[in-house]
Amino acid sequence: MTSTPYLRNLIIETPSKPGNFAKVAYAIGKLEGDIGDIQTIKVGTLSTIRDVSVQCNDAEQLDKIVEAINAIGDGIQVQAISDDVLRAHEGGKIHMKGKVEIRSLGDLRRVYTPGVANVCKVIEKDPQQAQFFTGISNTVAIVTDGTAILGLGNIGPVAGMPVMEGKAVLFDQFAGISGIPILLDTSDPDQVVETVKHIHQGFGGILLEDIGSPHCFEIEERLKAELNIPVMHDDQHGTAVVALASTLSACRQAGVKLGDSVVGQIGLGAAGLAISRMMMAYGVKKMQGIDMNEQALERLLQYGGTTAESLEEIMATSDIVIATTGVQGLIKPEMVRPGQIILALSNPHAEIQPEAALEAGAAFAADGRLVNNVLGFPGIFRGALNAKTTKITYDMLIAAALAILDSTKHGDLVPHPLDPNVHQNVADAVEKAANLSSL
Ligand SMILES: NC(=O)C1=CN([C@@H]2O[C@H](COP(=O)(O)OP(=O)(O)OC[C@H]3O[C@@H](n4cnc5c(N)ncnc54)[C@H](O)[C@@H]3O)[C@@H](O)[C@H]2O)C=CC1
Ligand SMILES: CC(=O)C(=O)O
Ligand SMILES: [Mg+2]
Repeated sequence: MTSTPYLRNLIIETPSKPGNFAKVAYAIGKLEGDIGDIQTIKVGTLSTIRDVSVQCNDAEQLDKIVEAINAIGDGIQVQAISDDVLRAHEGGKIHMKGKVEIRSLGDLRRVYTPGVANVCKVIEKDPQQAQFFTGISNTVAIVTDGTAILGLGNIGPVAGMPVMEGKAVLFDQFAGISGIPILLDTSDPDQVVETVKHIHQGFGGILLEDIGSPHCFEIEERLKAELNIPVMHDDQHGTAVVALASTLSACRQAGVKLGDSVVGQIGLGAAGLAISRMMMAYGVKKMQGIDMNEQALERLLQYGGTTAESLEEIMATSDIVIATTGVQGLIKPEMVRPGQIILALSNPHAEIQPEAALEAGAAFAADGRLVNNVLGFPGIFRGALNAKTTKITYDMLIAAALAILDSTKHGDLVPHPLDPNVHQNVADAVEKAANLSSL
């Protein structure tokens, strides 16, 4: 074995007959795979499925082992190959669970029929009562069309489902909100808007997620205008909130004013345009951006930003650089200017590794694992739902950014996402800002 073993779990189906698993074990051993834990997942009359942990030297050795097992014949088959991350996703990450337990017939009659009919009638008479007698006001739809899943591009909504389930877990854990993924098989703004409008009554808010640009802009604007519940595109505003908080945090530590700094935005899609707008709303006087797409550049100009000619130019002339292109390794270490603040926010892989940027002279550097909209969206929706507001306004977003900044420990760029205080602080600040703006 090498010092970094390649450990995978093989999900293997064998006809339920003595000796079959011995054949599998022999095939693995013959190719020098090391069998670890064996878990029987299912024993049926016809077949048995086991989860077998196998340690190899590399992927090539594992491929050979899988081939050898499949070649045994007699119905023996590797059904799936799993690893730690895949295992955490087996069966999905979320599950709709009842809040009340039914232990008796009395419970059944209270929770379901005939008792429930009375609650229906109460709501029929006064629809506002649904706020109290259903979970609607604590449920947020996580809507995607799958066109910009992280930086993986247009991989479709089903392939994007693990991200949506992840957002639902974060909603639950950090804000006590039920997040329900909604996968759309259309990206046409008319159809998306129409669909969301038709289902919105079951939700207290709408989180748009990983919907690519430019159609995300029209979809969000129209839904905000046409629905009477909070709507927010996370990749735009959740990201902008966290980008503002982290740049303010870096400026505070460096003793410089954000407003006086030159900010360069690389990639002006959903995240990049919203970050640029947020920076300008906060008072950044020189906001410059680049993108490969002419229309993306036009949009920045319309909002009052300026454009640069090249990546090299933006790197050479910006005090703060933020990148949201989805392109791993786009920023080369030799482009980094000493003392620069660099936020390379693309997931799953950054435009430059923070360590490489710091080594090249950056004063602060972070990637999308640290500076991530997980610090924003749970608390923003908790605050908006608590305030029973119908809109998420710019004031609420700025309040969220300042709450993240205030929750940041000295020496850190942003708070730890598992610090429960940060989500509570964001929620409180957003609720307060919502209440102030409704006065
Ligand atoms: N850390 C965080 O919390 C977040 C990170 N992101 C990341 O940001 C990235 C972009 O996401 P979205 O804005 O939603 O996607 P998007 O598809 O709307 O925008 C990407 C933009 O980058 C531009 N671009 C691509 N390659 C470029 C290059 N070589 N030079 C200049 N521009 C280039 C595209 O033309 C497009 O305008 C993704 O990797 C995503 O994971 C997005 C939201 C939150
Ligand atoms: C974090 C996130 O929303 C993204 O990378 O798309
Ligand atoms: Mg996203």
